[in-house]
Amino acid sequence: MMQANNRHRIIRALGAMSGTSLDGVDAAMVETDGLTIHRFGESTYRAYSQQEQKVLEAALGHWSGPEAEAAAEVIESAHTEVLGSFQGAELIGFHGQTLAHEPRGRGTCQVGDGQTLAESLAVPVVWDFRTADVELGGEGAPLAPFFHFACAKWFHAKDPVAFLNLGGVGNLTWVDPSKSAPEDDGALLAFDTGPANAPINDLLRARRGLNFDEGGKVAAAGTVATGALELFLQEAYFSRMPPKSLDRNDFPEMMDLVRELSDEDAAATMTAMCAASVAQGMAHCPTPPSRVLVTGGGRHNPVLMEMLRVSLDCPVVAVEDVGLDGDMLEAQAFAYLAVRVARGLPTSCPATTGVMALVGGGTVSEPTG
Ligand SMILES: Nc1ncnc2c1ncn2[C@@H]1O[C@H](COP(=O)(O)OP(=O)(O)OP(=O)(O)O)[C@@H](O)[C@H]1O
Ligand SMILES: CC(=O)N[C@H]1[C@@H]2OC[C@@H](O2)[C@@H](O)[C@@H]1O[C@H](C)C(=O)O
Repeated sequence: MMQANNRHRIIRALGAMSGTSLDGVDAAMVETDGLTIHRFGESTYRAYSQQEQKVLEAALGHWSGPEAEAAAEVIESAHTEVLGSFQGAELIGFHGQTLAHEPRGRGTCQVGDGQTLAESLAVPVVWDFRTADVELGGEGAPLAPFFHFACAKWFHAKDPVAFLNLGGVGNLTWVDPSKSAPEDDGALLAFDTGPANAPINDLLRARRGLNFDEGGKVAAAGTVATGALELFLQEAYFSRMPPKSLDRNDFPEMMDLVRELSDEDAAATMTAMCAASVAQGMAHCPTPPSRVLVTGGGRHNPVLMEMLRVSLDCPVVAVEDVGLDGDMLEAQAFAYLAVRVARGLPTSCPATTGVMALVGGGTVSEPTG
């Protein structure tokens, strides 16, 4: 059993994330007491096979039933394989795969059973991070902000900074590092900015059989269709006040807006849609951040990064600039959050998810064997 009251012991936690891009599992070790990041450890990535990806894709939007069950099996076996390759983990933070997310409707659904993983890996597993937040009136996402706060402390940020994650969906966390705890008034503000890489991937898969726009090459050869971009920005989501969150496929009309365009112009326009939704979202920050630290796969896309630099009023850099690993930040976040859950510390607050009170979301499953 974890020693729940021993607040200062550093725990070696292993986190795993399977994101909305459906490309694979990221896994990373973090040593932490649930407050301070003591050390970042080893990390790895396991790509899904084409067959696994098909099963996951077919399950999107399913809350239960055979598609969701097949996806859960893929998630559990891929995670058992990748997490079993680490030595010395005392606790696992397992996000699972989001299949559907409707915080103001049916709730939120991540598949993959934490108890099954606890048995197969013989390590306690924290999972189902989002349900408690949604049940208390929250968005259930984003959950990385409490970890972003710890990261800002870790690299000794002095002024407010923003973390911008560009995965399948984009999310932004504004952090005031002068506050002592993430739940303090004014320490954080977070929300999903809009679609990020997922629609670009879907476009290029459908039109060219590519998994993604590597290096932004297709977009670089195109021209942004400003009419389509303006129509897209009229979506009600962008004028909603944060906290707010999205499901992967919440903007199906994006594909219609670019249907008549060439592949290059469509990719350029979708890339611009991602950047413009971030720019629109920045207006919600309590003060302009001293810089935007970009994490997630989108930071590898120079066209997207350049569009952000042109449209934001502050420096835009990859999180590597402050010594963090932008390919692993989400996996590290779930390692960190697992320790917080095990220690009874909150993982979200009204400013990050709109939840009514501080909540420590997550179920702890102990191995029984
Ligand atoms: N070299 C690259 N050039 C362009 N785009 C890239 C590159 N590398 C990664 N990407 C984009 O980043 C995506 C993966 O990002 P990431 O791993 O952050 O997503 P995720 O974790 O699945 O998503 P989320 O944060 O929404 O859960 C890829 O699907 C691709 O679209
Ligand atoms: C419901 C869900 O899985 N949301 C993801 C998704 O991917 C990016 C964005 O949308 C973010 O809100 C969240 O993931 C990150 C890890 C988070 O909770 O912070």
